[in-house]
Amino acid sequence: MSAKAKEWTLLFDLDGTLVDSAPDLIGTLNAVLATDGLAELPLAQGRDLIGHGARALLRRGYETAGAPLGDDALDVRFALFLELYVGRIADLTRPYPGCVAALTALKAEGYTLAVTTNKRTDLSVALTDALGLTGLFACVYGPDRVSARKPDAAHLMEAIAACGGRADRALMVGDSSLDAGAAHAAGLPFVAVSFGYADMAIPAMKPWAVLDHYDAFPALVARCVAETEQALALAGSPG
Ligand SMILES: O=C(O)COP(=O)(O)O
Ligand SMILES: [Mg+2]
Repeated sequence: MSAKAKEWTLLFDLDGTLVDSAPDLIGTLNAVLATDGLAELPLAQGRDLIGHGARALLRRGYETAGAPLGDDALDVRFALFLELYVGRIADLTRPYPGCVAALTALKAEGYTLAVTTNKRTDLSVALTDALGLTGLFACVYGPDRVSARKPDAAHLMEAIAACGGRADRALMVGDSSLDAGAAHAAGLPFVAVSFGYADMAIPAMKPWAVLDHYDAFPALVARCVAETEQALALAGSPG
């Protein structure tokens, strides 16, 4: 266990970052669209709609299908979406390759891991439970547990505080402009994964680093810790 690791909090987005959840999310969206006689969205098109939570996915899905919904009509479809999604939440959804091994190793080293996602907390925990991942995380923070969701810095800052962490010793990993925006607003190094559901070109997210495979993640974290600790020491920060 490394002494510095114990002071660090590693924050992870969920959909498109820890897990490839698009097949079950878009499968559910398509099942709901079908109840209105609308054609399925191809997975590649549906993936681009993920990142703002399930209700937004549904709203954007109907817009993309050329049948935008008002709020009341959306409420009805959202209830059906939730029922169907919970029933298949991890049928096809899997952690990205190497993810579990890398996070298990980092947790064993003493890092605090947390999930900061725009997926509702109950759905997020249902998913991490189904995949046997919940025990890796000190907390799972959906948008309903924070004063303002990503891209607001508050989402990340409140999760760090809840874990007993420090804002100057934390790192955010994500796949979208919302993750990048929240990390930059919070002043955290941002690691962009290249395998998620990016809604803008990755260089435009101005990441501190890009992650192509979780096998490379522990070394990336070690580099981030070394660089940050050096900068903090130069600035005369205690610890
Ligand atoms: O479910 C969503 O659309 C968003 O989830 P994410 O914040 O984990 O990407
Ligand atoms: Mg995401």
